[in-house]
Parts: sequence; structure tokens; C-alpha cells
Amino acid sequence: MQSKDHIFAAPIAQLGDFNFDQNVANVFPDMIKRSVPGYSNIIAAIGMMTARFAQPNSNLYDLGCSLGAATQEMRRNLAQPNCTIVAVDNSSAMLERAASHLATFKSEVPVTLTEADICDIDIENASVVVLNFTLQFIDPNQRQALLQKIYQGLKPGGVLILSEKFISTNDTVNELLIDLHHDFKRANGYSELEVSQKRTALENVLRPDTPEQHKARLARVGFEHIDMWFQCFNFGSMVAIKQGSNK
Ligand SMILES: Nc1ncnc2c1ncn2[C@@H]1O[C@H](C[S@+](CC[C@H]([NH3+])C(=O)[O-])CC(=O)[O-])[C@@H](O)[C@H]1O
Ligand SMILES: O=C(O)C(=O)Cc1ccccc1
Repeated sequence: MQSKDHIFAAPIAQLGDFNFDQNVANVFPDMIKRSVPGYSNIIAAIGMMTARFAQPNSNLYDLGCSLGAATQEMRRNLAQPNCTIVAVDNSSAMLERAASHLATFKSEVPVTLTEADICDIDIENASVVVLNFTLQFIDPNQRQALLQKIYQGLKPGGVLILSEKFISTNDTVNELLIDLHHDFKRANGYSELEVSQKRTALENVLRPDTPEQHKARLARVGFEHIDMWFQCFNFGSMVAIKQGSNK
């Protein structure tokens, strides 16, 4: 059952902050596909990077897993023995649906679904950590501490895949990328009202950084190899590797 996203289709008198409730969880695959340029390419590449970076006897983390799209792609591409995927989200509606979604696939790889704030969990013995459009929802003051914890929990040669909505330091380019994103949403069937109401609802909740801020922060917490591997308009994905051999 795949439901279409009509959440912001009718005028909403008291437009509150966007949150990941039951209504959003019900339409999430449709919402994210029609709203995030490059989403399916990024999911596929998370699988490819899992195949390269997963180490035997390690943990793989999907932080802010929503319905488990990245978790499933990691599980499908994992070829190392004795690994566990830890999928974490603080929305009970998302986690419930993630559990039923993941149960529809056959796999030998154990997945632990954890309902928690990703700022409160332990990260240990990790070879692959995924933050696929999640850091942007974390309080900006907590972002560095979270990345520090991830760096410390990674094994040498481990990887962080960080996908985000960005802002640009150049005002003209920033406006252009935001306009192109709105064009993308309209081309995918969202009305002007849907685009503008969602934009307002996200204002206090999704706080994007520039790619430069991300790179500087990743370097500050210790990552040795950092770069953008994909960008489409104001959405993209970075890779950050911890020094050392993964053999
Ligand atoms: N503090 C937090 N702790 C745990 N989860 C959180 C927190 N804050 C937000 N979330 C969760 O992060 C997810 C962000 S969606 C990720 C898509 C997914 N990664 C995907 O590959 O499909 C991205 C988007 O909707 O743009 C939601 O499920 C929130 O409940
Ligand atoms: O729709 C948007 O404008 C976004 O920035 C992406 C998004 C996708 C799903 C939930 C929240 C934000």
C-alpha cells in the first residue's frame, strides 16, 4: 500500500511545525521521492559504499532511519560476516512502519530497530554510519557533539555518509538552487500551496548548513578524508572517512 502525499494540499489555518507523525509516516516514500532530488541515487550509492566499507564483526548504523530504505539497501549489499545493522529513529510511527517494511524482505543480516534520539545512543565498533537527511533536523548546537561521537565510534577505515539539504554562501546561487528545487517539486505534481505551506512548516525544524560548514565540522571532529560525492540543486551527500586500514 503506497499512499500519495496530500498533507499540505488544502489550506491549513494554523500551520504548525513539521513533524514525523503517523500522517507523514503513511505517505513518506511518496513524499521523499517527490521532494528530494537524487534520493534514489543516494540510496543506491549507500548500498555500494556498504559493500566497500563494511568490515567483518562490526556494526553499521542508519541514524534517522525513517521507514528503513537505507537500512534495507545496506542489508542487501552487506557481504561481511557477523555484522549487525542498528537502525535508529525517534518517531514511533516511523519505526513501526520500518519494522513491517523490513520484515517483507528475506535476509540473514540482523537489524536492531531502536526508538531513540540519535544524540543519546552509543556508537561503537562501527564500520559504516549513515546520516541520510537527518543531521539537518538536529539542534545546531548538538551537531558537533553527535559527529564527534560518530567519529569516536568508527573503526579505522570506517565511513560516514552524510546527506543533507544545503544552503549556499552565494546569495544568487542560493536563490537559484531553492527555485530549482521548487521547480522540481512542481514538476512532481506539488501545487504552489503545497510547496509554500511545507516550506513554512519546515522553517524552524530543518536548519541547513553550507557545504563549507559541514566540511569544517567534519574536519574538526577528526575525519581525515572529506568530500561531496553527489549534489543535485540544494541537496547532496558527503563522504567522510576515518584514517586507517579497514583490512
Ligand atoms: N533526534 C533524532 N533522533 C532520531 N531520529 C530523528 C531525530 N530527529 C529527526 N529524526 C528522524 O530523522 C528522519 C529524517 S528523514 C530520513 C530519511 C531516511 N534516512 C531515508 O533514507 O529514507 C529525512 C527527511 O524527512 O527529509 C525522520 O524519520 C525523523 O523522525
Ligand atoms: O520537501 C522539502 O522541501 C524538503 O526539504 C525535503 C523533505 C522531505 C521529507 C520531509 C521533510 C523534508
